[in-house]
Amino acid sequence: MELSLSNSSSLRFPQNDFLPRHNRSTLGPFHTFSIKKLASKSISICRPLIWRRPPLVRLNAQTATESNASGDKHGDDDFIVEDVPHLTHFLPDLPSYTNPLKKSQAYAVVKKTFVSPEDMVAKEIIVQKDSPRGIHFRRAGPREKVFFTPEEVRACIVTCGGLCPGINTVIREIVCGLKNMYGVDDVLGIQGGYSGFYSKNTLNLTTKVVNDIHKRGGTFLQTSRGGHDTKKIVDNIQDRGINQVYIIGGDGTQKGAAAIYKEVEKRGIKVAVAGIPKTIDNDIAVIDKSFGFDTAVEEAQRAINAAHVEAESVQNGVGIVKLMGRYSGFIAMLATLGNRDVDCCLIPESPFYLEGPGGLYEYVEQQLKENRHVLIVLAEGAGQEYVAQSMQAFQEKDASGNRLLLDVGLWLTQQIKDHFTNERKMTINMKYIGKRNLYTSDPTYMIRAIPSNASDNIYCTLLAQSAVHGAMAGFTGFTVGPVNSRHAYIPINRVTETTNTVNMTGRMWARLLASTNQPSFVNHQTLRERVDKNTIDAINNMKINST
Ligand SMILES: Nc1ncnc2c1ncn2[C@@H]1O[C@H](COP(=O)(O)OP(=O)(O)OP(=O)(O)O)[C@@H](O)[C@H]1O
Ligand SMILES: O=P(O)(O)OC[C@H]1O[C@](O)(CO)[C@@H](O)[C@@H]1O
Ligand SMILES: [Mg+2]
Repeated sequence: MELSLSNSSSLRFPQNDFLPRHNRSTLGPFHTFSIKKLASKSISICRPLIWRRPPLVRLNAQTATESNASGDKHGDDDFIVEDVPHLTHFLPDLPSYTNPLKKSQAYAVVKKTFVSPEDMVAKEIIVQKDSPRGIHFRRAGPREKVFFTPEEVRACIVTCGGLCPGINTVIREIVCGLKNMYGVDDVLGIQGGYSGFYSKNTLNLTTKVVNDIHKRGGTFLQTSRGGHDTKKIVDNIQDRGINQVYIIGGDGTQKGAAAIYKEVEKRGIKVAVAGIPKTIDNDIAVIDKSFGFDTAVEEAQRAINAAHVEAESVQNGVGIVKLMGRYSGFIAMLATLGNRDVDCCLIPESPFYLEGPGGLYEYVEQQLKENRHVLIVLAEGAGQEYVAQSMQAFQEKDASGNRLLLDVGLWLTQQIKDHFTNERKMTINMKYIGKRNLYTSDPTYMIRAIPSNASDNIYCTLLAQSAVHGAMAGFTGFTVGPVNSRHAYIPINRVTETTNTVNMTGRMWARLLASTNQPSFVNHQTLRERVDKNTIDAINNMKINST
């Protein structure tokens, strides 16, 4: 039953079960191991993986709950499981119970109600014949044994960070999932984000209260940035007798969830911490796509179509639409690809330049000559270095420490106007959709303040139910999400250590370039030279601080 750590990330994230509590490190809470010919089928890989020292990790046969045969079956050295923690790692004597779903009418028709402990979700699905088996995550879903009785559960839900279509659906489905699948009645809503734990009253969330909230945009519980005080939050969790915490939010929120999990483990209290990743920018690593993203891309079509109609209805119309996307340009890229009227898409990952051969001005002029209008979609984080250079203002942050972006849309409209009016002596008609003032709508907010569409609602339901199954089964310190379209339990640190960005050398960006025929801007040597070095440093700093 010996497992060998197989790569450097294993060493960076040892799990600590074998150490006395006071010696436990604050390293990441997840366990990476490769399976090496497990001898017994009765060994759990979700229960204590005992940390001795690298490179050996052992499984604890005594306290095992989930039988595992994956090692037996595959017998491979290179089958790596990045596992999530379990409450029994620090509370080894916790009793378990038969899952009430066993008696559920709904599940009576299901051939295989419970997810096998052997079931893993592969991180990579494109493989070659001889490539290693690679990294796997535990498959999400109901387990045969649960570690909570319905009566003892006191759950809470909190939403943090920016808005996103579908948050209310996730809230609703956690409440309904707990009640309808597990008979849990006691669910509290924490209001106003993390600080709500210690500064606001809670709401009682019943299935009746949440019944129609999925029809509304925003978050029924309200949200906030900043205010994460781990000790105060966990004190409050203890004081209120909460034992399941569902945390809906983006990368910052998930970091906060990891801190809460660590503190809970340190205190040795029976509290399952489950993260549900939320981000309109689709910037959360590992998972396929974040909920609400498709809804946002769809809504963006309205703004793009409006700009197109405006631009093509006048002489030399220049339509510019600014969409959300701080450091990741997924919304702009997919909204562009889904639209086909867009002539140029600018995102944070792809530097661009204005002047000279292959530059934006040249391309805009060519489009105006050929089509008498041009349509540009812009992610809000694009070209920040240029804007910073011209505005000399760069220090503002929000309450969570994220740098506030400068308005690249306003900047670009001004640059294009100046160039064509003063240098090219051409009259252009600028139509900018993205300005923040009382009289024009800002699509950056417009696309995220709406209810989720039907397919996102289904996705949100799966996320919520997977989170509920995971917490009931005693898993903790996990984030739930689809990996290659199968829902998995992912160690929180795994999704916060990197940010998902558009791959500039990937096929999707190439598809976009092929679709718009815009310049790729990649070969222009003078790009970096034009940007003041201090500004680049400031931007790098900004990215590091906020990821
Ligand atoms: N490193 C961290 N440790 C603990 N808490 C954090 C950390 N980073 C952010 N938080 C907390 O998480 C919450 C949300 O963070 P943030 O405002 O960055 O939004 P987010 O979750 O990243 O969502 P969005 O994608 O909408 O920006 C805030 O309450 C913030 O205090
Ligand atoms: O104005 P707010 O709510 O602070 O959020 C704006 C930011 O939040 C995001 O929507 C991420 O949730 C970014 O795209 C955007 O920059
Ligand atoms: Mg964030």
